[in-house]
Amino acid sequence: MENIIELKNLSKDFKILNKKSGKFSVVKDLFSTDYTVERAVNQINLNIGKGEIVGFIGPNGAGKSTTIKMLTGVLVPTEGTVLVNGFIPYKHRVKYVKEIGVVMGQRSQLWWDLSVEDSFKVMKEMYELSDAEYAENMRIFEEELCISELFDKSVRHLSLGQKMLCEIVAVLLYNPKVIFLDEPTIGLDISVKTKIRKIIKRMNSQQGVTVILTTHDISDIEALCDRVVIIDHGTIIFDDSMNKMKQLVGSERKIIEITTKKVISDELTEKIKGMFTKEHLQINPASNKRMDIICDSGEVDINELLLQIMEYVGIEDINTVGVKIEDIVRQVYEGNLL
Ligand SMILES: Nc1ncnc2c1ncn2[C@@H]1O[C@H](COP(=O)(O)OP(=O)(O)OP(=O)(O)O)[C@@H](O)[C@H]1O
Repeated sequence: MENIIELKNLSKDFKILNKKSGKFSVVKDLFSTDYTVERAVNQINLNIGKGEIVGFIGPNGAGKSTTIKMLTGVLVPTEGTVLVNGFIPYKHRVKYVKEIGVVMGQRSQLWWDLSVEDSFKVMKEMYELSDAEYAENMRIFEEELCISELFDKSVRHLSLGQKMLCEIVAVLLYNPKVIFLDEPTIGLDISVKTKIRKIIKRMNSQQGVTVILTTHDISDIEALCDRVVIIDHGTIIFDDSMNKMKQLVGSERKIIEITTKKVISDELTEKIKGMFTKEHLQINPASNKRMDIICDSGEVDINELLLQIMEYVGIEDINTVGVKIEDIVRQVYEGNLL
């Protein structure tokens, strides 16, 4: 497979000013050369093939946004090289923007005062799309998303989900070679999430668009990605198939956050741990009345587990969540996959 993205020894440092205190500190800071250098991305090597859908994940502060900003030409690398579809993003910005689509939570491509349809028409002109190309893509968006229902609405009156659908349509519309999606489904209900995933899949298989997806929602990754790259402290710690990550995470892995009535004793923790084998159950004390149980629901009898906890310390509150990125990262470090 031909590469569309090539990163070689890519690094980015940020200089952080050590602020002075006391009299005239603001003026002193203006002329200060007293900086600490923080390395946000450290010697990344990564090749991504044309048409891949890659999940790019990591805990907060891991270096995802910094990498994406170098890939999209917003930041200049401190060291190393970045090449996307033959372009050096920060050097060839004018030509390069037509090659890529970027959907970031905070940034909008759309015009708040225009209707949805007019916004799309502006995009068509800006990206010099032919009438035929525009019509063909609109046909697909209509088939998958019934997008015409939103045409007359003004962008400022769209719901969060409708707005995200339109943002994604706005970038897919001009047939970019690569799209970068940052948390595209955050805060959205399952029906909108499903639509977003469907349109990304379809444009990937039909138009061959390469997709780089950054998210904290593992179900997005599971639904869309064949490959997962995990970054932590600026370094790539995992780059493998979705199947390999599933082995790591467990196919039916759940996190149960429990707040107990009484303090959780070490004795209780040990007792519960002893009920199941180590690889199917992990208990992380979050405080003396909170514990997170990470278990494989196919292997662990959750009813039995909860009954034991209820009997010993009572249950005040319970919350079940999907696996967190931090948990996956820990599994990588614990060597469960290496
Ligand atoms: N403009 C900046 N100036 C100084 N430090 C920065 C800047 N941008 C990012 N950093 C630092 O670089 C590191 C990586 O940040 P980055 O935003 O890339 O992480 P992230 O993986 O995208 O995190 P999140 O999931 O929280 O968005 C962090 O330690 C962050 O504080």
